[in-house]
Amino acid sequence: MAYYPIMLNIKNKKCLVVGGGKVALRKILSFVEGEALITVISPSFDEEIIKLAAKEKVELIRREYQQGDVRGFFVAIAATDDEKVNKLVASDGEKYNMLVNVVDDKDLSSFIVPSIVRRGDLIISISTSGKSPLFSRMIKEKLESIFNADYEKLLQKLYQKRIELKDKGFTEEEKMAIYKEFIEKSGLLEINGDEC
Ligand SMILES: C[C@@]1(CC(=O)O)C2=NC(=C\c3[nH]c(c(CCC(=O)O)c3CC(=O)O)Cc3[nH]c(c(CC(=O)O)c3CCC(=O)O)/C=C3\N/C(=C\2)[C@@H](CCC(=O)O)[C@]3(C)CC(=O)O)/[C@H]1CCC(=O)O
Ligand SMILES: NC(=O)c1ccc[n+]([C@@H]2O[C@H](COP(=O)([O-])OP(=O)(O)OC[C@H]3O[C@@H](n4cnc5c(N)ncnc54)[C@H](O)[C@@H]3O)[C@@H](O)[C@H]2O)c1
Repeated sequence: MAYYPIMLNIKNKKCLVVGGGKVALRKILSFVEGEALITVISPSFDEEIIKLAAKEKVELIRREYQQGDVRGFFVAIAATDDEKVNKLVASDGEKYNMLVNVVDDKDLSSFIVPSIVRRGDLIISISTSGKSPLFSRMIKEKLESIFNADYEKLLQKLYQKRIELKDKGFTEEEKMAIYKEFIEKSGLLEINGDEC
């Protein structure tokens, strides 16, 4: 089975995280970046989560997960340290046809989360299809040292160019040549003198 990679728009969508520990925090932070409406259900919360909830759209419900809690959410992440609870969230998700990520079981997950290098609107996403999250993180760290803020700036310029050239009567080929020249001139895709 090969995963189908997508970019989800979760802005103002109800997203649930079950569990209030370290892994939950990481997943909540990525929901915050996506400007989701976040609910977290857990009998206890790490200090960082409590701080985050005070300034972001994060609702904390201090109790154990109950069967059916996933109803009404767009996506849910089961991030508890209790395998049975994570399994219950997964089976609830299946029942209600939802997207569910289970942090300790990729086979019960309808999606898994990649490692990300984010430079503004430029997102480089790395996944090992669940085989080695550590390897994902280490590849991310290597890419972070290559893809600096200049790439974000170039992307903004390319976007401006696309808007500028829209409906100006250029053919697709002409527009592609202009964009390519722009990118080549920046030198940002040259590695050891060769263009990649
Ligand atoms: C990318 C990242 C995104 C994120 O979590 O936001 C992410 N894991 C990260 C880090 C990380 N996770 C783990 C370690 C310890 C070293 C190691 O085990 O390798 C490290 C390294 C670290 O902490 O630095 C342990 C671990 N992870 C999973 C299991 C369960 C299992 O494999 O069954 C266990 C064992 C738990 C245990 O033993 O108890 C499962 C998953 N972790 C995934 C994502 C999905 C597959 C991603 C892919 O395809 O590569 C998947 C399948 C589900 C999911 O979570 O979506 C994030 C990088 C953040 C960054 O970029 O810095
Ligand atoms: N996917 C990943 O990237 C990754 C990385 C490391 C660990 N893990 C897995 O994630 C699990 C969680 O790790 P952690 O470091 O966040 O653990 P943690 O101990 O910091 O947090 C566990 C949380 O689950 C909550 N919880 C327990 N029972 C609950 C219930 N019935 N309902 C709701 N919440 C409940 C606890 O209150 C606590 O907040 C680990 O068991 C491990 O298997 C996954």
